Amino acid sequence: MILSLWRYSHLVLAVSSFLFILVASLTGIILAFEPINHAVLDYSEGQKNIPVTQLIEVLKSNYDEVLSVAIDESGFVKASVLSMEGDSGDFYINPLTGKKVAEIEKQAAIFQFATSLHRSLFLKSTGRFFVGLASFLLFLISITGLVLIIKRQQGIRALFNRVIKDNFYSYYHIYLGRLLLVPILIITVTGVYLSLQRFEILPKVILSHDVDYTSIKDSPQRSLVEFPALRNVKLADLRYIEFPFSPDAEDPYKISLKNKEILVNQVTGEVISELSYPFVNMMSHYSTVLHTGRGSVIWSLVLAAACVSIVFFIYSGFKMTFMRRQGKIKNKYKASECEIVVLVGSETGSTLSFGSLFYKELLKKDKKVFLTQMDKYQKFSKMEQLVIFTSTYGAGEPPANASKFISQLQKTSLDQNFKYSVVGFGSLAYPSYCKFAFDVDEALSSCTSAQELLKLYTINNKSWEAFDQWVDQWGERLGLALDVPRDNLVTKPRKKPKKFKVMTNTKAEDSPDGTFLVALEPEKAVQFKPGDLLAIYPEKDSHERLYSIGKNLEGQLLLSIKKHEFGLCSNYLNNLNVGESLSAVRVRNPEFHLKKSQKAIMIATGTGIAPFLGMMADNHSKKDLVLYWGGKNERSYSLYKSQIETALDSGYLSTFIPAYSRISDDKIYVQDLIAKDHYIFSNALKQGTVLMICGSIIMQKEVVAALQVICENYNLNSLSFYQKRGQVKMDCY
Ligand SMILES: Cc1cc2nc3c(=O)[nH]c(=O)nc-3n(C[C@H](O)[C@H](O)[C@H](O)COP(=O)(O)O)c2cc1C
Repeated sequence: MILSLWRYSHLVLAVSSFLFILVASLTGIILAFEPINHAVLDYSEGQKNIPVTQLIEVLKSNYDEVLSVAIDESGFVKASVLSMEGDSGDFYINPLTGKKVAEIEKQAAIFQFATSLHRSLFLKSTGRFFVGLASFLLFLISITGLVLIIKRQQGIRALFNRVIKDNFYSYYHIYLGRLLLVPILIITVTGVYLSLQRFEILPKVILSHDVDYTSIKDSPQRSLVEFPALRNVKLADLRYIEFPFSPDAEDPYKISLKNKEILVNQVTGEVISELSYPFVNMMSHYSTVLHTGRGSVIWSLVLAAACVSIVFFIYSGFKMTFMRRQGKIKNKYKASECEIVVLVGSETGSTLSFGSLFYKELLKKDKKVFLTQMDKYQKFSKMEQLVIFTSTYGAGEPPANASKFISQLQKTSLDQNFKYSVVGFGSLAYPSYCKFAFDVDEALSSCTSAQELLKLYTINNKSWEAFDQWVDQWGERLGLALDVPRDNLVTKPRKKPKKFKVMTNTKAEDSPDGTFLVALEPEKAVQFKPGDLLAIYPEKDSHERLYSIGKNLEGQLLLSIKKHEFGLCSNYLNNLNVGESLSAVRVRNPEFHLKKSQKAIMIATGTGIAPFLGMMADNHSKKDLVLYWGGKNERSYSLYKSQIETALDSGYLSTFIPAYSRISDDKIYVQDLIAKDHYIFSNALKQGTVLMICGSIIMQKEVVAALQVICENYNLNSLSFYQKRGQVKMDCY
């Protein structure tokens, strides 16, 4: 609820100001190049450290009259001089020779245009007001954004921890927001300050020296280099000098330094008056420098990057909002008519996509089904089956549209009995995995009219395979054959399929448990890494099937497949002969890649071994790789035996530890081996070794439970900690 409030404020602020902010950012990008353009001219010849006295001398000897010099933020010296014979007027000089080096350039038309648009939108005072207001709103947007990031990262201390990748837009919205927060805050605060100054809301302080002219002395006469006030002043400390009009001692040098202004007697060199700049003047100077980037190429580039990122925040922010709101629910039947009610608790909309697929499949089977948000729970008078899909947020909190569900459920009494099934969507990267689904399940279990149909089921990282398995189980209980198409969840269209030629196919018939290996070579160059996926389309217009990509010792792409009696794709692959081709798309899966330098313990069952065969084949540096593999018996192992033995012999694999579940009464599973080797696993976690898990969802749940016990027993961080930092990687189906 509180999270929603912050998110709502962030959104409302963004919606109300995005047009102004967009214009300011786009013009800001252009204007950031003005100081860079200026700085590259380098009229100062790099002479920022010459003494000021030298500059004054050189100017006096070159010109008949010197009115003033000013040092700009890039350290270039602008002089205002008169000369009977040579150059007169205002121009840049070389501080070493005093000679003119360039005219003071006019602002280029593009920068003039961008400045006016940036400052006032060509609307004079009204425009300036809106730009100032937009700066302030951007400041508030940044603060609400920071709170949202802190909440998402679960605490201020975790602010700079790895961001868990949910989707492209939210990941980079957070990643860049965190990276550029300080520059953006500086832009907004200085922008607001400059606006307040322009509207004269801040006090304007004009320095006024109080000089007692009667006490000014004209002796002893000193040469410039002996002036005590100027002895150690360098060009880099100077802002401007106003030269005396006459040679009289009463007419002093007015010298502005970084933090003060002094009047210096031109004859004796004594300081007649000294005034420090008040805070507002200093603020005004630094606001201008920080807001415009003048004088620093690096800061200008940071400002440009911040402006580009603001444009990206606007785009990604709206994209995320639309994604959240996309899933408008349109029901075919009224709530009061339906026997099946599907309730969805979803924050960013992905759980709703699963719910909609399930809902559509039930409609296809002529079921009267009603789909709605969890908070809309009511007296469903005909409900026989209640299905709840819900995600979890924060430290186990409900998603935005489910916060009232449990109280609503407790308040609403139904006249009929009904059966319920709860599916939790969550991520093992969070310590309170699917916590809200557990809360919902508990609330339902204490409801007298509700009976459990299926045990609470959890789905990690939106795994479609896990969802598909649950749909099968649920359908089976109701005597329905449900087939939910995965493709409808793939928002990004896949690339055009490419042709892959079959190099070998071991065929299921020749294998003891119907598992076979297919080696493929792309007909045109396709880059692939073990751990990537191959999307295969067994028939024209059929749904895609994804397989984990491995590699054999010949460097060919290797798939390990289990043949299912009625499996369209596994039968299609099994029937392919050497020399034939298939169409497929390589799908990148960087979350399941192993870096060249990383040591790993790889855990797999059955065909889940495929990516690990590839990682072994790629292990040319012979780093430490250990493989735990679960199969039925040694005959199941025979399929992989030659590749594993070669890898062991050549040092590409350090250790192979099999777990056979069907050889004796002692059924051994990989999770048993993990529990037995607890010491090895706790050391691996402590030392940064990567743990990779690939295989069935059932195995994943057992392995995760075994690892969690090890983390607890050895007082390590929670497993989610290691998952969050990419040390525990899973690809299960
Ligand atoms: C900020 C944030 C916090 C999360 N907190 C949890 C959590 O505490 N427990 C959990 O199991 N999953 C957590 N998740 C993962 C989501 O529940 C999961 O990605 C879910 O599939 C999202 O579904 P939705 O898009 O329908 O909201 C969190 C995700 C995010 C972005």
